[in-house]
Amino acid sequence: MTDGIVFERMALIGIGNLGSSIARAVRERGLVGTIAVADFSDRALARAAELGLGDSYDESPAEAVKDADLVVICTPIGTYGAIAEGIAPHLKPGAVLTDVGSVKQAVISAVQPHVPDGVHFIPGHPIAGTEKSGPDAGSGALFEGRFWILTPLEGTAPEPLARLETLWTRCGALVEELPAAYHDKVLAVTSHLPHLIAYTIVGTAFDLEEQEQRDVIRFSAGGFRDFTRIAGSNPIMWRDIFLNNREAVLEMLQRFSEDLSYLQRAIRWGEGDKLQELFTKTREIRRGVIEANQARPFPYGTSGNGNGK
Ligand SMILES: NC(=O)c1ccc[n+]([C@@H]2O[C@H](COP(=O)([O-])OP(=O)(O)OC[C@H]3O[C@@H](n4cnc5c(N)ncnc54)[C@H](O)[C@@H]3O)[C@@H](O)[C@H]2O)c1
Ligand SMILES: O=C(O)C(=O)C[C@]1(C(=O)O)C=C[C@@H](O)C=C1
Repeated sequence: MTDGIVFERMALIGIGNLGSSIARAVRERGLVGTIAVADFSDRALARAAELGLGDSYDESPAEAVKDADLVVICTPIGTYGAIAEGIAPHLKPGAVLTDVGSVKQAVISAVQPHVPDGVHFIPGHPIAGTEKSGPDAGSGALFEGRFWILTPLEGTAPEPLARLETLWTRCGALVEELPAAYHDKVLAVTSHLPHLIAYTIVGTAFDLEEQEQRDVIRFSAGGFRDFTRIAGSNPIMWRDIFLNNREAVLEMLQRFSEDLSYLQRAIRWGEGDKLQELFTKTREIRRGVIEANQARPFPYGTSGNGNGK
């Protein structure tokens, strides 16, 4: 499967940022035969049709998945259980069912009970995205050089798994398999906690006196500006992530609060050595992220690794 079509018919449920990125990525590379698009928003469907993202457009996921040999759920994760229940009787035997949800254990609990025998459910999560939403926000280049985590369930058949891995690899992604619980723990610290912190900081600025608030926006310094990008992310998507990765996020938040108190004390008592020691370690982490080629902001420029080199 090094070239040519990997799946004959793909159904995409949700044609926002992620759904439209997948549609573009597979289209541009000729990896699927036809694409059936489903979305509950008329506006999203109409825009997707204008952009030529699919071959058919439907409000009903059940209609879109008929005859599909790959179904990808790309909606906010709070909708997955109802969508899985609705499409289950219409899934083709032998079809692969996957998703792009940012949390894996809760998604598995919501979807798995509805998956009929003979359908291969392979949960997934591309570690790639932006703060933007909707069909215009997507890009066929989004997955290039980014990790795409799969969390296969015990007993997953090797052929459908290999086929799915081939599809995402040929979209430019680096596919890795992880246990779902481990995925959720790692993502709680690398993605979910940073978003929570960004939402908090920008919320704090919002609560300032009117004049101060205006000046915070007017004189936005680099640090705050970067947080506003993240805090501008899709509110429904992020509500669902926090509600569905509760335990891991709360555990990381507890550790974060302790580390913050340590810094608070060091500042209060003028312990510069403690501050410098930590900031030196964190610089090393930043280097590691750059060396792993994961520091490039999207859209990826030709300048390479986000290190200005
Ligand atoms: N945006 C990111 O950075 C990113 C990255 C990786 C994974 N994800 C995951 O991708 C998923 C989608 O995120 P997005 O950024 O594409 O969001 P989005 O808001 O851009 O798109 C979601 C689409 O789903 C549609 N939708 C919502 N509920 C629906 C339902 N019940 N039935 C049919 N359609 C429905 C919406 O109309 C919208 O078009 C989420 O589960 C998120 O966790 C997002
Ligand atoms: O870069 C961004 O804007 C993102 O928020 C993308 C990001 C992330 O945290 O890296 C957000 C959530 C997804 O599950 C995966 C990727």
